[in-house]
Amino acid sequence: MAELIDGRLIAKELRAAVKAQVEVLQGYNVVPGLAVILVGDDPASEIYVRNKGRAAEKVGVAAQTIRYAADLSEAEVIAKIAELNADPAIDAILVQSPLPEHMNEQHIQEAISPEKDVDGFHPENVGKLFANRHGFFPVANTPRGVMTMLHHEHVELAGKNAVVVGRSVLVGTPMFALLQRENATVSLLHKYTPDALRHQLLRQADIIVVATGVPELIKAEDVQPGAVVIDVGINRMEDGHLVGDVDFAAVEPIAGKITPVPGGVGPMTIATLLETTVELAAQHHDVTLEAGWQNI
Ligand SMILES: Nc1nc2c(c(=O)[nH]1)N[C@@H](CN(C=O)c1ccc(C(=O)N[C@@H](CCC(=O)O)C(=O)O)cc1)CN2
Ligand SMILES: [Mg+2]
Repeated sequence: MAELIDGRLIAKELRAAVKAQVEVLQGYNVVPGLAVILVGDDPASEIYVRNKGRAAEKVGVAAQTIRYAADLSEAEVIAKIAELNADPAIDAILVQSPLPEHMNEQHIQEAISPEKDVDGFHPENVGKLFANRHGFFPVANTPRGVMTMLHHEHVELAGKNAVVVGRSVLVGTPMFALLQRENATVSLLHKYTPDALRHQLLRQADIIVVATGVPELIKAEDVQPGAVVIDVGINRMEDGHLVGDVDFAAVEPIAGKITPVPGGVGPMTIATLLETTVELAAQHHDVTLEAGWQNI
């Protein structure tokens, strides 16, 4: 039976470490400011945005949520972003994804100043990640949260065989970069990877990270005994219950460690968002902080 990686617990520890960082910043009269933009009325996004605001307030980050109707023009969102880019009280800006169909996600990502790009989606920050730049720059919070989980669980990465399934800008692509940066050998699989090759590569993996949006794609026969399995998928089924991209009941007896859904990677996304917000604020005010995740 696998050891369960408890994302709720690790996220709680991370939030406490971030709160301590906020207290350090308060000593310099710095209050980190986060602006969250939500366009439209997607019910899941509404919950995530509300939870971001609440979590921010709890650790002492000043959060403002800006809500717009789904028919807002792309130019209007970009004008608001320009205003926030120029606002010294705002350290971090994010636009909740997904956006309505008529908006181009890339235009929005590029409008956010790279210095306030708390999601790490701006091409300048993505470029730094792939150029293996040192020092702080924002990285997408879900894959960064996965790295925190792996560190917290003392999962060895150097020399290990890691397989990432899914190549989104939000998760899979930055996950690939983060794992290789820590000296894992990484394969990035996607929907054009033939099934037979996917099964073959997965069966050799020491670490599996899945972010595809395909419910229960990963089966028992895909996992070698003792592998670490990280499930980023959150799929809401017709009866309302959530399942991941991993067939948890089948894989859990085989894996060495596994994340559940819910209560795995999901809670880490918001805790890591707070961590990145505080790091941006510290950078804007030339304050050096100890890394939050190193204190958990
Ligand atoms: N601009 C962004 N948009 C989106 C991001 C992001 O990082 N930046 N990530 C996701 C949504 N997301 C945060 O925004 C998020 C997803 C899931 C959770 C979470 O805590 N999930 C719970 C289950 C909650 C539920 O019932 O649905 C869990 O897994 O335990 C938090 C944040 C897409 N958009
Ligand atoms: Mg401030």
